[in-house]
Amino acid sequence: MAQLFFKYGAMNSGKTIEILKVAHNYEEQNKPVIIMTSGVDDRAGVGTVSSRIGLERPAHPIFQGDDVFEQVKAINAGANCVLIDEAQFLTKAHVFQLAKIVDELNIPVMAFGLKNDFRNELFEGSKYLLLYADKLEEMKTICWFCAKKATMNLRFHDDQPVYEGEQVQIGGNEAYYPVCRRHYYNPPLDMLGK
Ligand SMILES: Nc1ncnc2c1ncn2[C@@H]1O[C@H](COP(=O)(O)OP(=O)(O)O)[C@@H](O)[C@H]1O
Ligand SMILES: Cc1cn([C@H]2C[C@H](O)[C@@H](COP(=O)(O)O)O2)c(=O)[nH]c1=O
Repeated sequence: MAQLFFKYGAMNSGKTIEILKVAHNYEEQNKPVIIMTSGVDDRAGVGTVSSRIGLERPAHPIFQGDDVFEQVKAINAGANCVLIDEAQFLTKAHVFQLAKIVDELNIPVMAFGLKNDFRNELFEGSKYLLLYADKLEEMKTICWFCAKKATMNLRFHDDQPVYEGEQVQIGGNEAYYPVCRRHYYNPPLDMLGK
């Protein structure tokens, strides 16, 4: 029986590289997969999954009003797996459609994304994936300032940490740091030269 997976982790925890690895493992056995990503994140261009380690691949973009169930049926209803990056930006409806892919098409869906935003609130996609996924898995990385696990994402603006603002602001290492709880509230700015 197929399952819906939500693999969540702070920024830089290797989510995209894991997608590329899983896709490679299926494809080298001639088992096709579908790679998708939110159309909201355009860092590497809309419809691209791109890891900091330098690897990237085209992906089917998912936009606000899209029906992901119908998209997957149209692309390849016999795919072995659906891999989704930036799942935090999905809507509640998208998450229900992912569950339908699993339950009606019997295709495993692995969604990768952030759990919490820079204010430490859940994203919509993450909230419903936490509620509807069959399996949850934490992807781990270390705090920018110590050796603890990073569970939060700290946003910077003009060299200062920010805790309020619009939830969505696309960016990478120039704007966000993965941090532990202690350093989320008290980041040692001298360690950044800020
Ligand atoms: N030059 C490198 N050599 C080895 N690992 C690297 C390199 N650059 C980045 N990485 C690893 O890639 C991971 C970030 O991967 P990425 O897929 O971009 O993460 P995420 O999608 O979670 O933000 C980090 O764990 C980092 O250790
Ligand atoms: C914390 C946080 C992140 N974002 C954006 C920033 C990036 O574009 C993505 C996450 O990228 P990842 O490295 O692939 O995990 O999400 C945001 O818009 N709002 C936030 O609070």
